[in-house]
Amino acid sequence: MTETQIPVTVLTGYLGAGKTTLLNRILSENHGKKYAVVVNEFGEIGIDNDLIVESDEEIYEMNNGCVCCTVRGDLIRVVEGLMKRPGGFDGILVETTGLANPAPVAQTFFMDDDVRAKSKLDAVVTVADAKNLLTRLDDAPEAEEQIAFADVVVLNKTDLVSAQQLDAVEKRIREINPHATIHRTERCAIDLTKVLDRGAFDLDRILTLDPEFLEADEHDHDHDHHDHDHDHDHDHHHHDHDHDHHHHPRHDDSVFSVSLRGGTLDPNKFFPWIQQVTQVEGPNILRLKGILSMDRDPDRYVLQGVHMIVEGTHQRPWKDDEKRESRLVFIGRKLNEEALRQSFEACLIAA
Ligand SMILES: Nc1nc2c(ncn2[C@@H]2O[C@H](COP(=O)(O)OP(=O)(O)OP(=O)(O)O)[C@@H](O)[C@H]2O)c(=O)[nH]1
Repeated sequence: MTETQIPVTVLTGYLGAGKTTLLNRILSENHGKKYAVVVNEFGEIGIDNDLIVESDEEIYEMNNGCVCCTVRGDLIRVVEGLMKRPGGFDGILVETTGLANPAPVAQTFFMDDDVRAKSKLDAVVTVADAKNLLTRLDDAPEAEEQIAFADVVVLNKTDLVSAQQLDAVEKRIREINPHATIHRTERCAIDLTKVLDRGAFDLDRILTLDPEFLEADEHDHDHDHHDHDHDHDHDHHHHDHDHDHHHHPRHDDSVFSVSLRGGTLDPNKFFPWIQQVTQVEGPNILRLKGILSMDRDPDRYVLQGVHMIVEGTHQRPWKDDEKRESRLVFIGRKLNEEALRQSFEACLIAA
């Protein structure tokens, strides 16, 4: 342990739980610290980056679907790059995709010698959606892993449930994870000292949960298709970060994304359409995000949805040198891509 180890907070939670909301609070609050942010998103069109508040912080995007393999290599490269930056950072925040199992991300900070020497995992913070968590725990293995791995649980969206429902959700979280600190929040309003610099990550507890957490080397599945060490001339032994799928084989393959892209939309067609889609397809739409160009509207319109709940805001004016276009991503199950695409395109104004 050296004094220069940078604390790393892994921010996890299922799709739409409120991770970006919490991240934006961290980046907006005047705490006098400098954080580097690493975001990893699911889906082909990079939207999450555009939803993070503009700030002085540096944001690194890793655009990969599956955390099992690629992301760990990417994460090591990004973190190694950050360590070399003059001036340094007070902390690193890693926001995982809502579909991520946090274990491989957390393992990164133990597996790579360089990363381990210069950083320490401070806490796994899991944001939970009070309205949807119980259903997710039943149908999405990742949701349970995220709760089980948490050092801190931010039980968010308390405004959407009754006091009894909230107690029931908290009880279920406790059953899965008796050790985590639980904070109830609305829009992730929380004193950031309860989330950052906690020194809460407890390796012993994780080893009880997952005895193989530190043993990636033992089981070489030999599919290291991403050789992320090739551009570093390390002469010490290094671990292969890519092969330990066996730790967490449960991965929900039924979830996929549909990305739509087009020009400017006619709001009189688009809003009734999206309302209809979310009402009819709501149970299958785990998450919906869009950055949209609306006809006769100078602002970028941001659309956010979780199941049937959809919110829209005017974000900021389109810049002169910015291409006005609409990007919309659905993440869910059993989505009919072709039908969505055609009906979306029917809402575009004639070019
Ligand atoms: N009603 C209500 N809505 C919330 C609350 N917190 C966040 N939201 C909304 O929930 C939606 C998802 O929030 P995000 O912070 O983007 O969630 P996320 O976990 O980053 O989502 P992904 O990155 O897609 O997994 C947005 O529309 C938020 O405005 C809350 O406490 N109450």
